[in-house]
Amino acid sequence: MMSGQFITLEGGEGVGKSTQLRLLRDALQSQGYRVLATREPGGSPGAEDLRQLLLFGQNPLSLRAEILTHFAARFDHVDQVIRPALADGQIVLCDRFTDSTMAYQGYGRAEGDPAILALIGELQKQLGLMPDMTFLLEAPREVTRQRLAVRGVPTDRYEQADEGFHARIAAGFKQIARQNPERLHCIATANHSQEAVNSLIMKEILSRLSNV
Ligand SMILES: Nc1ncnc2c1ncn2[C@@H]1O[C@H](COP(=O)(O)OP(=O)(O)O)[C@@H](O)[C@H]1O
Ligand SMILES: Cc1cn([C@H]2C[C@H](O)[C@@H](COP(=O)(O)OP(=O)(O)O)O2)c(=O)[nH]c1=O
Repeated sequence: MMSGQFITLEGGEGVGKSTQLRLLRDALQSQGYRVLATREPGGSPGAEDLRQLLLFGQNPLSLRAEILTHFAARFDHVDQVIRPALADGQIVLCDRFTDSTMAYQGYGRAEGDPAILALIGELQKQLGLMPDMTFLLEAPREVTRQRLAVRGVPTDRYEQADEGFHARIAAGFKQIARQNPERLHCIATANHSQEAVNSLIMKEILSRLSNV
């Protein structure tokens, strides 16, 4: 059976992941590809319930409980939605995946604690599915803060975190990119127009699709 391609978008809040996901879905569909666009935390009914808890729950979870809950949502999403779509030969585009847990929980909340990075690595190993390609969108924090101010969706737990947390996340993503140069493609110009960012990413995706 032909298997599809699993492509993820990563980066801090407001870099344009959801916008690019929509543009990529439309561009790939118009070229005849079958595409599933999804997101984390969430993407399956059960995982969307867990998203509510993670982003808007009244009571903060301990760090390890938070990591396990992100992975509980991810296992459900992978088992019920992502794997079946890949087995069916579809291109799966996902807004965030395990790199976000590494960046937010591993580098942001745990400040790179090796035991916590190892826990996330072990859970990812058990999950047994890595993206084929990941695009890391990067833009200056000033730009993304400005965008979030006008986006007008409710502010979640992570967006309310202090600037030190967001700086550790940005550095964490850079570290992940250095460690995974084959899989991660850095888009350092995510502050450029939506169309410019989209055509950069499309070029990379089409070049990979022509090689598989
Ligand atoms: N390249 C861009 N230039 C200007 N504004 C953008 C660009 N990409 C996205 N936006 C706007 O910035 C806000 C955040 O974008 P969004 O795609 O929701 O980011 P994310 O999913 O990474 O949080 C939205 O209001 C969106 O319309
Ligand atoms: C997938 C994932 C997301 N998150 C956080 C990052 C975001 O602040 C939040 C919600 O993600 P998302 O809906 O992508 O927010 P945004 O559009 O603002 O980027 O969840 C984690 O902390 N760990 C994870 O494993």
